[in-house]
Amino acid sequence: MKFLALFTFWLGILFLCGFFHLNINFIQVWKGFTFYQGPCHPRTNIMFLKTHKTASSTVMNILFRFTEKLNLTVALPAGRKFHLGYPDSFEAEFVEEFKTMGPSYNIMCNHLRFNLKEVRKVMPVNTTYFSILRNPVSLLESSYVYYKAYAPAFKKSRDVNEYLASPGIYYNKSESGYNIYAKNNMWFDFGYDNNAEDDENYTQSVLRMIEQDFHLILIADYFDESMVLLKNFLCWDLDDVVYFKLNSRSPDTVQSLTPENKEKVKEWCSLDWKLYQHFNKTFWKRIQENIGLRNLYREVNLLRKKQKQLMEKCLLDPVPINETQIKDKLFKPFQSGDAHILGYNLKHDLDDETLRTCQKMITPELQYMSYLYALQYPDKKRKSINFPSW
Ligand SMILES: Nc1ncnc2c1ncn2[C@@H]1O[C@H](COP(=O)(O)OS(=O)(=O)O)[C@@H](OP(=O)(O)O)[C@H]1O
Repeated sequence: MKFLALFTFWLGILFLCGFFHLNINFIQVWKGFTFYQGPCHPRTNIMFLKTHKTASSTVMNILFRFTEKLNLTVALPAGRKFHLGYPDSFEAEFVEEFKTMGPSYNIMCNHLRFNLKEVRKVMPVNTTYFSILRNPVSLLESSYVYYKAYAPAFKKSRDVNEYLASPGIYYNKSESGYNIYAKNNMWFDFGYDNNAEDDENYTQSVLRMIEQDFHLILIADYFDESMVLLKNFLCWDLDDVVYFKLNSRSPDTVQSLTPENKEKVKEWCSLDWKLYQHFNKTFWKRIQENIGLRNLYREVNLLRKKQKQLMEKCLLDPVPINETQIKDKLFKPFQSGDAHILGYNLKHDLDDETLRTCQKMITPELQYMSYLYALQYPDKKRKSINFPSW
């Protein structure tokens, strides 16, 4: 009898939530049982640490679209800058209008080197902090090709396998320039020393600090699973995290690592490897505890279905295409190093509303950031990059 009453109560709650389109937040206590935690409200104060070559531009596009949907304010790079001071440690002054606005921005997601004390001067106290990591093996290969012309260590070697065969020959930690991309780049982005000794006490203390500072760490290798976890955590709708893959490379500019060199990356970037392993574990634990695998894959499938439908609606080609084939220069992604960064063409004759939606999905980082800058600061000089007008 008691069970029947409880069951009816649950059905009632679920019906009301559906009726009023409320987002609900469940926590899985043990298999088959869920406890209701109360309605959740979409989080709108968000700091995303945009790590390098980790699918972070795709996440940024999601955040920019959410910003526009709710008319939020982004902490954008001041003046003509494109990043928040990277690779220097972040300072509040790198943000446009920081002195007049103080800690009242909603979204922060441009590349920066994390410095909590300074970020707190910009973001409100109830900000949600999250970031994303990628397996250091594929990350290093991606960085090698993309930063070939920037990192002195990469410039000196012929290809990624030559570099990894004896990285010590090419990598000089005291050399000025962008060698940060050549060793433990994620560790560096979180604000720590990428050349530090891999000492157990030290690495464990850094992992603990990152756990304290960040509410959520996503994994690029499980991007769709990450988006479902993110939208549940932020109490957003699934539609908010539908995305098109941005900043990807053409297969002819992907280098293939030998099996020995794949193992070598784990040693050479051992700090990043530990970071990745640790947060890969906490990622899956989080999913088990908060969503459950069955619910996760139900939502992942739905997300993929929505993505496919939108791609069919928006895109001229079924896959991302080479920059040279992109007709509208406003949608051409920034090119770097030896990488051919891909993008999209939109279908012709889309109605106005669909066109706007589709344009936002494919707008590369720099163009979208410049557009938001002009929108937020109409009286200031525009950044030196053209952007679509919608
Ligand atoms: N959705 C999704 N899932 C998995 N992987 C994805 C996704 N979106 C982007 N990518 C891959 O992420 C790489 C680009 O990363 P970033 O956008 O962080 O690069 S950047 O630092 O901003 O230049 C780049 O990796 P590589 O192609 O190996 O270079 C992208 O292909």
